[in-house]
Order: sequence, then structure tokens, then C-alpha cells
Amino acid sequence: MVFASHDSVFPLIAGSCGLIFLVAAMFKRWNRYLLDLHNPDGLDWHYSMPEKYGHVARLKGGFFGADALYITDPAALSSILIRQQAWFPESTEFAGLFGIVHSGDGVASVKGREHRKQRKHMNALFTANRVSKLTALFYAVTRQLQSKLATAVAGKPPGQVVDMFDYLTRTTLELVGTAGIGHTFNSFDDKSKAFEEFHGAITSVLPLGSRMFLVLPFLESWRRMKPVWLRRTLASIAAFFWPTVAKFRAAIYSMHPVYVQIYKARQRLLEEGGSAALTETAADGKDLMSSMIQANWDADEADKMPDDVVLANMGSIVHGGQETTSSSLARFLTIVAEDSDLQQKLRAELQNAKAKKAPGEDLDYVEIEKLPILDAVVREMLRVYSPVTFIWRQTTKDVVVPLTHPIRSTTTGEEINEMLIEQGTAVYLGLAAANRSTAVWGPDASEFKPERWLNRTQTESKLPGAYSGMMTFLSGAKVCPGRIFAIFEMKLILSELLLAFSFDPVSEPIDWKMGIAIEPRVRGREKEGLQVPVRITVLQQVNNLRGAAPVREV
Ligand code: HEM
Repeated sequence: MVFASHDSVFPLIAGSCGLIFLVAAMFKRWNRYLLDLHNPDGLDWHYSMPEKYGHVARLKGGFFGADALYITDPAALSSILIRQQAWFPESTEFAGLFGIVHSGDGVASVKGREHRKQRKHMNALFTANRVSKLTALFYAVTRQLQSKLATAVAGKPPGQVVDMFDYLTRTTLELVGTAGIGHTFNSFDDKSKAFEEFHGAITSVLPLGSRMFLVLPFLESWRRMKPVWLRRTLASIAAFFWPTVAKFRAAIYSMHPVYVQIYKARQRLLEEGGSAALTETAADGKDLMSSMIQANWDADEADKMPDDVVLANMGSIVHGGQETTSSSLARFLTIVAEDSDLQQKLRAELQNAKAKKAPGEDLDYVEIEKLPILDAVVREMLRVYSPVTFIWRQTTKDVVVPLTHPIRSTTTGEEINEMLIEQGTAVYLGLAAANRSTAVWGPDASEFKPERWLNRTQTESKLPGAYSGMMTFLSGAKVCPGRIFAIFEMKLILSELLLAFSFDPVSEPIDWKMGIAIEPRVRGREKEGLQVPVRITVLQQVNNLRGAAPVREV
């Protein structure tokens, strides 16, 4: 065996170390802002952007030295999302990622005319009238939550600590499963394999995708690669050498067959018995997906969506409606647990509304939507704690956008009230940051003050956001289609929880970190995963909770 001498090895080691150091330093410099943008501990970095750097900030040091923009300016947001949205599509990285995650071209990964066509189908599902028809399904799932919680603390002293995040995650998946796609995951059964597998997959697939950030720019062309067998073979080879790819694929492979099975069952029913046969499905055909499949079935040939598009949109609906709502609900519970006055006021409002109903009769859609304190609290929570922190857009041609808050030109020093965004610039829209801009919401912008929504004049935001002027659900062509569903779902679950239980805080602080939505972790126990421990006590008057049977599966 031949050993190299010290003299020959040393320069080699020194050279390699130097090269690694240089590449690491350049990588860090190039990716400086990307590290800040995606830092799980970086929520304050986002929130402070408008106050620290103004409503347009240049982010220095992206890939290969390209700068990007971080925008919270109302007029610029309006132009980018509405008036000139055609030139600011979703990033190729995300379009590719969602296309692979949903195994097809659903709303999250198509643009322009195709996006408009699919959104027409989707928007029809989410009108207030349509969502109000889901009320009974929402109650059925919420009753299961109440039963499960009541059973967990039965016979134990008041103030038992329970991880409400786990319960709320189960609730939101069951609810979007039942009302969204007419499918039960048996989420309240601790031994439900269907829940464990699907939930594990849906919550891990995007974080796994973002860990593959080096290949994200190539996913969009990758997923269109032909022949398919070659793509699949290459993916298997990548999965063999890269465990993240293997887990990412496994997650997709455990979600997609569920959608296929539901879709095929609906199609069989339609073929055999026409529209009327859909009432035999899990949610009696009242779920949103049954409506979409039926509308697609009845549509003119030109308007029909192919099977893979309907399937991808099932994925978009379930994905869109999962972590965003469970994160918001968990946040809400921590707020009311900390603020017993607010909790009392909310409960009193609900009890008064219930007192006007016949015994055992539930509040309906309009009655829940009209509760002023609940409405103000939900609005304020979604403003101050937007579950989605920012979104990323590309610029496909040179575009001039107006500014509400003028900036100073770096070359002439002049004040300018419009700005040229050059083709190819990455544009980050700070949704959570805009929601806390003092120029828009006043000096107390970052404080949680539900009363601002009771005073109508304060709700006149200058932002283009579709919901009360806040950016939480975005606006324009890509505005969240599920916002009416989400708000009603949250209000209904919260009201049923507040009527059945009282909530008190635990002593350990909960830190909210940035993830796909904002994620709660107990300080010092981060490794245990996401959780929101809260003390709960069953209230006397609703002790006899009616258990509700899960929906039946086709
Ligand atoms: C608090 C709850 C929610 C928040 C804060 C939220 C927020 C958002 C935001 C900001 C977007 C735009 C993302 C982008 O363009 O990059 C979006 C899109 C979307 N959301 Fe939601 N969402 C929520 C609940 C829901 C629910 C309950 C559903 C369905 C039941 C849903 C379905 C969707 C879908 C399908 C899209 C993609 C729309 C498109 O690409 O055209 N969301 N949501």
C-alpha cells in the first residue's frame, strides 16, 4: 500500500478546506436573504420589515448575486396581485413543487387562461350560499371533537392539560375531508391508520419539498419530462441515494391513491345512477368535491376538466384547508386561555344567541357569522397572526408599479412614487408584515385589539386584501378560494368549544415559528414536535355532549 507523504497531503487538505470555505462563504452570501426569509425563528424579521426598511426593501444576495424585492406597499401590492398580475405569476419553483405534490396541473400550478378556467369551477364551490349548506357536516365533525375532549378529561379534576393542537389538527383534516371531498379519515380514532398515514403525508410533504431547495428550480421541467418511464426510473435512482426524495415520494404515494379512490367511486355512481346517485356518498353528496365532479360531468366539452386536473384540485383543497386553519384555531385558543375576560365575553355572546333558539337547536350560518365579538376576534387574529407569512412571485417582463409610500432613488436621491421592477426579479409579498404596518393600521398595528373591528372607521384599510383589507387570504386571481369556508369553520368550531369547555393557560411559553403555516412549539421541548398544551375544564351546562357518528364511507 502506498501512503502519501505529509508534504503532499497537507497542501491537498489545505486546498480542499479553502475551497469548501470559499464555496460556503459564497453560498451564504448568495443565499443571505433566502436564509432570513425562511428562517423558522424569523417571524420578527418579517413583521419588522415595513417599520425598519419601508414598504419596499431590496434584499441583497440571492442566487448568483441577484437582488430581490420585499414588498408591503399597498399600491404596489394591488398592482402586482390585481392590475398587472399577468406579469407576476407564482414562482416556477412552487408551481413545479405543487404540480408534483398534487400529481397534476391543479389551480396551484397553472397560470393564465387555464388558471381562470379552473378557478371558475372552484369559486362556484366556495360561495357563502354553498358553504352555508355544509353547516350540518361542520357540526357533525365538531361534535366528535367535543365528545373526544370530554372523554379525555372525564372523571379527572378540572384544568386537565391537553394538547389542543393534536385535537385541532384531527378536526380540520376530518372537516376538510368530510365537507371538502366527502371522505372520512376516522381522525378521532387514535388507532386510525387512515388518519396517521394521510396526516403524516400531508404535513410532511411540503417541508420535505423545501428541503430539496437546490432542485426546486428544475421541478417544473422535470415533471413534464417524457417518456414517463424514464422520469420514474430517474426518480427511483434519486430516491435511492437521497432519503429526502424517498420520503417525499412516499408521502405523495400515500395521498394520491386516496383521491383516486374517491374520484373513481363518484364517477362510478354518476355513470350508474346520474347526479341523483351522488346522494349515496359519505356526505350525502353535499361535499364540495361531489359538486365539482357533478358540475364537471355536466359541463360542455370545452369547459370540462380532465381527470388528473380534478384529482390535483382535490389535493389543492385538502392541502389548502389543513394546516392554515389548525394553526389559526390553536392560536385562538392560546389567546382566549390567556385572556379570561375576552373568553367570558365570547361565551356570553354565544350563550345569548343560543338562548334565542329552541332547546337543542344549533346556530345557523347567518347567526354564527353575525356574532360581533366572535367576528372581531377572528378578524384580529387573522390580521395579527397571519398563518401564511409571505408569498413569492416572479416578474416576467419589466413592469412599473405605483407606490403609496414614496421611496428615495438610490441613484438620484429623488423621491419617487413609482418603481420599475425588472424582468426576472424575485418579488416577495410580505402578507404578515403588511398586516402589521403602522402606516396602514395605526401605531398599535402589532397589538391584538379586536375592538378595532367594532369601530367601523378603523377597518378601512388601504391594502388590497380580499378579507377586511388584510393580506391574510391574498387578493386578485390567486386569492384563497377557501376563505369563506375557513372563516365559518373556525367560527363554528370555536363557538362550540367555548360553549362546552373553559380554557386556561399552562405555565410553559409557546413559541410560534415559521413553517408552511405558523407552527407552535413549547419552549424547551421543541424536539417533541408541534403542540399547544392548554388546561381545559368541562362546563356544567353542556356536560351531556351529544356524540356524533363519523360520516359513512361509500
Ligand atoms: C386561515 C385559513 C387560510 C388561510 C390563511 C389561507 C391563505 C391562502 C393564501 C395566502 C393563498 C394564496 C397562496 C399563493 O398564491 O401562493 C391560498 C390559496 C389557496 N387556498 Fe387558502 N387559506 C386558508 C384556508 C383555506 C381553506 C379552508 C381552503 C379549502 C377548503 C383553502 C384552499 C386554497 C386553495 C385551493 C388555494 C390555491 C388557489 C389558487 O392557486 O388559485 N384555503 N390560501
